[in-house]
Amino acid sequence: MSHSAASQPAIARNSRPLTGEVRIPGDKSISHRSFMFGGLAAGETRIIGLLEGEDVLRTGQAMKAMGAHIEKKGEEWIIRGTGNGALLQPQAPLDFGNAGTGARLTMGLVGTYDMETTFIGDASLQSRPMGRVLDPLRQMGVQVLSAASGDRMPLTLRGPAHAAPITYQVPMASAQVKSAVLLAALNTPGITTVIEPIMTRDHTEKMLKGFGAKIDVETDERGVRHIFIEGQGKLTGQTIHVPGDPSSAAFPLVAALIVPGSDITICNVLMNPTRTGLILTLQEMGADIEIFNPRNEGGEDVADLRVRHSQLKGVTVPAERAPSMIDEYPVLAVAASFAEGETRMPGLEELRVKESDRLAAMAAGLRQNHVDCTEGEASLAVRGVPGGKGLGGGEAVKTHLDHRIAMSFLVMGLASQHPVTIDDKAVIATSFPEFMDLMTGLGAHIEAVEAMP
Ligand SMILES: O=C(O)C1=C[C@@H](OP(=O)(O)O)[C@@H](O)[C@H](O)C1
Ligand SMILES: C=C(OP(=O)(O)O)C(=O)O
Repeated sequence: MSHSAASQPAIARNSRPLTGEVRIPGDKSISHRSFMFGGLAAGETRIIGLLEGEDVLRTGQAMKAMGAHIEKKGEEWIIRGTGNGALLQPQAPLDFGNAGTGARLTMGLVGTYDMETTFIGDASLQSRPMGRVLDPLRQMGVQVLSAASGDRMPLTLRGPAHAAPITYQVPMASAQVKSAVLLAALNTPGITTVIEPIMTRDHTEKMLKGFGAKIDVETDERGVRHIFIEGQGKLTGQTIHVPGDPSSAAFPLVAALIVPGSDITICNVLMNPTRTGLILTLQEMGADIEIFNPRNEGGEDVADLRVRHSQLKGVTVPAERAPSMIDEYPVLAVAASFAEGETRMPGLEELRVKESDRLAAMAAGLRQNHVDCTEGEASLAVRGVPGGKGLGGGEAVKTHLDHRIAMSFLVMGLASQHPVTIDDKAVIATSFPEFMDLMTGLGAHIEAVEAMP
């Protein structure tokens, strides 16, 4: 769906204690990869618990356009893939909507094919840098036939007859860039090496191994990861149980911490250590989060969380923790707005190139709602108001086609003295279509409001 249609404002009001138990929808990163790897592998892949958010469904459509059979039967998604190396040239541009992950990983996946592929997306996606993926692809022999200025979408790729394996050190902490090179390597003869100085989410490595790819990871004495992948091997369909998305769990989690009297349970949360930075940070801030029922499901650690309202205090979040909580900073800034003292968040340069410039969007929305904060080049500092007295009541927050900005400010309104309004809730469906129902089910006072003039 495009978000150019009339915007759908929403308002969140000071709420009674949040209570109850919720199950979090599937992880977005793992869901994208399930469609991609299932669509590529030979034989049948079954996916249980897929996130049916707009971003992920776009990836499914792209894989269909390149020859994969994908259908939903009951609660399961069943895929019959093309076999590695056998994707077909799509007949029309691939439209990735709002999804950076879908677009960037698919550029890697198809870039090394001897065919033309065009990538389009919404205004947010078109503003995001793609050079970070195109640069290594060019080294492998991929031509960028056309691109908007600054290597942006819309863009068209043409792969070489035979791609060249490379050794590539990822220049920024980005799982999308790492993954794009690994996926390009699948259709490249020989061994491609990706060097990752700062570890990011490792779903691509883990899942590709599960599908039968020849992939090895060595971590050197400095903690630098060297990932070796041999191309043109066989991938075989798998059964995948998608765990709940910790980046979505973050919203009810922070809501329960800031709304007095709350006591909720969040079930089925992925606990992969490359994704749990927010939980650790909130615990350091004094959050009462009990992690129970730990288990391993389909190769990933999963647990349930009991969360109770807590008086938070400000902390400094180590910059090196950023990759393990990169999408959670907006909602952490909301938690910090209710903490005693200052919360300092350095190392946030990547936030400037997400669905929106999240540093600028958060700082603007916080100020509008009377939170004292400082936006640095790559940092944010928030000085909180325990109890939320005087917070909220500003003009509608501009969400800039960014689902996480939208959900973060709705969470803020649940505990601030005055209501918080956002200009458009439609974008939430990109990652968490169940958000409004799930939150109101816990007792959150959130509702749509008449379209603004
Ligand atoms: O690989 C992934 O699934 C993702 C990687 C991260 O992006 P970057 O690689 O740009 O940090 C994250 O922000 C995004 O939501 C999902
Ligand atoms: C950054 C995000 O996603 P993407 O890059 O896939 O658009 C996100 O979901 O917060």
